[in-house]
Amino acid sequence: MIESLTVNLGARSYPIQFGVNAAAAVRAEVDALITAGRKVVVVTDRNLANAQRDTLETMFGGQPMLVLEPGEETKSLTELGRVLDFLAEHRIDRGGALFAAGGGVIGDLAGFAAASYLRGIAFYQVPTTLLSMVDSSVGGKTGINLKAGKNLVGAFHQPKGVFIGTGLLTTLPPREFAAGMAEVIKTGLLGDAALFAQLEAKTLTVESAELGAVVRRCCALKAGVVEADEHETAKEGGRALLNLGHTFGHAIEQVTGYGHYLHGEAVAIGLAAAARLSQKLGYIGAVEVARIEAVLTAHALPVKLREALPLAPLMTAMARDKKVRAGALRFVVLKSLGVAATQGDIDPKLAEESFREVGAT
Ligand SMILES: NC(=O)c1ccc[n+]([C@@H]2O[C@H](COP(=O)([O-])OP(=O)(O)OC[C@H]3O[C@@H](n4cnc5c(N)ncnc54)[C@H](O)[C@@H]3O)[C@@H](O)[C@H]2O)c1
Ligand SMILES: O=C(O)C(=O)C[C@@H](O)[C@H](O)[C@H](O)COP(=O)(O)O
Ligand SMILES: [Zn+2]
Repeated sequence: MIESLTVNLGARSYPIQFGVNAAAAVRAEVDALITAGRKVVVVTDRNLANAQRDTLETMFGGQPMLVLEPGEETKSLTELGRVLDFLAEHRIDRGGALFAAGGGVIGDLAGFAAASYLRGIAFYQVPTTLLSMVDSSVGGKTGINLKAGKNLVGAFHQPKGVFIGTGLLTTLPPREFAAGMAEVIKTGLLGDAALFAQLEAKTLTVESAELGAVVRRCCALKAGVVEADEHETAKEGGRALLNLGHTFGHAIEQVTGYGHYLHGEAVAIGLAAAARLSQKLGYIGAVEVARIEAVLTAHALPVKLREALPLAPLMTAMARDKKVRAGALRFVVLKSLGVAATQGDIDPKLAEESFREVGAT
């Protein structure tokens, strides 16, 4: 690994290590744990197990590995039970360590299992999708979906370390790379105007020489936000800003059934809706909305629903958002490109109109 960044959270601080190839660094950590008498287990999914068989062998060869079905539906109570049973079956004690090797689905699910098994064991993130490298592996939000809503059950449980090897992205399907770009664009919009401008000037691809630097930049911004408001308790702003586009996006995922839209695709449409809401509130103009949609489109992301969806269930889903306070919706809005804020006193009609403009009926 060539570079490292620390997420500073006192006793819960941890390093994020970056490189093109993370395998040797992961192996060294696994070996160190085993030498110290600690058990190591791995959770991954079938697509990664097939696409990166040799790399997984280098990282974890000899350690028990649970291979789950890929996809958003795996972030469920049933699969959580499977991971917990796997930990018990291998007699993992409080000294044990769980490695989550995969995308955000595996990281969120395995992280939550680690948070709850024996009331908390150590876990490590080995993100293998763009989305998980720039967002989900950092910050300690873990959890699963319920039919009623996205990520409704979970825990804050920080990893002990994050290993990012961008070389793994060569086997990632293009649709999944695009989904990760939604969180990259989100990061630029909420707090890094220069990153947004860079993406506007030149579309980022898996071949881009800048890819590694962009991943590090997203992690650095997220680390700073998490350090300031780890548990999302700030009255305004704070960690909730990382939810830009998610109030709309999570509703789309829940109403259409998990997996119909990838998380990043739903977030992309959510960013377009949040931009329109911000325009209605008078913060940004039509030119800025068009610029946001152009960057999303250039990165192969949708800015409108693929099929019309009724507004009523979408609004019901938004009412379950975790940012709701005293029954009132709270949104993340854009004050300008690169500056976001939370706002609660928004007429729901404006949110409805914004949803209609991206395809709700
Ligand atoms: N905890 C957080 O802070 C946070 C942040 C953002 C998103 N999320 C969550 O992350 C999830 C989405 O994560 P995701 O986009 O990584 O999806 P994912 O985990 O479903 O992975 C996407 C697909 O890529 C495959 N894959 C993974 N790595 C691969 C590789 N290197 N080569 C080939 N195929 C590979 C997987 O098998 C899967 O089919 C959502 O559930 C979302 O809610 C959480
Ligand atoms: O880390 C955070 O905080 C985020 O909001 C990052 C989001 O990209 C991510 O999708 C997160 O899981 C959403 O959190 P939730 O609290 O709205 O479920
Ligand atoms: Zn997200």
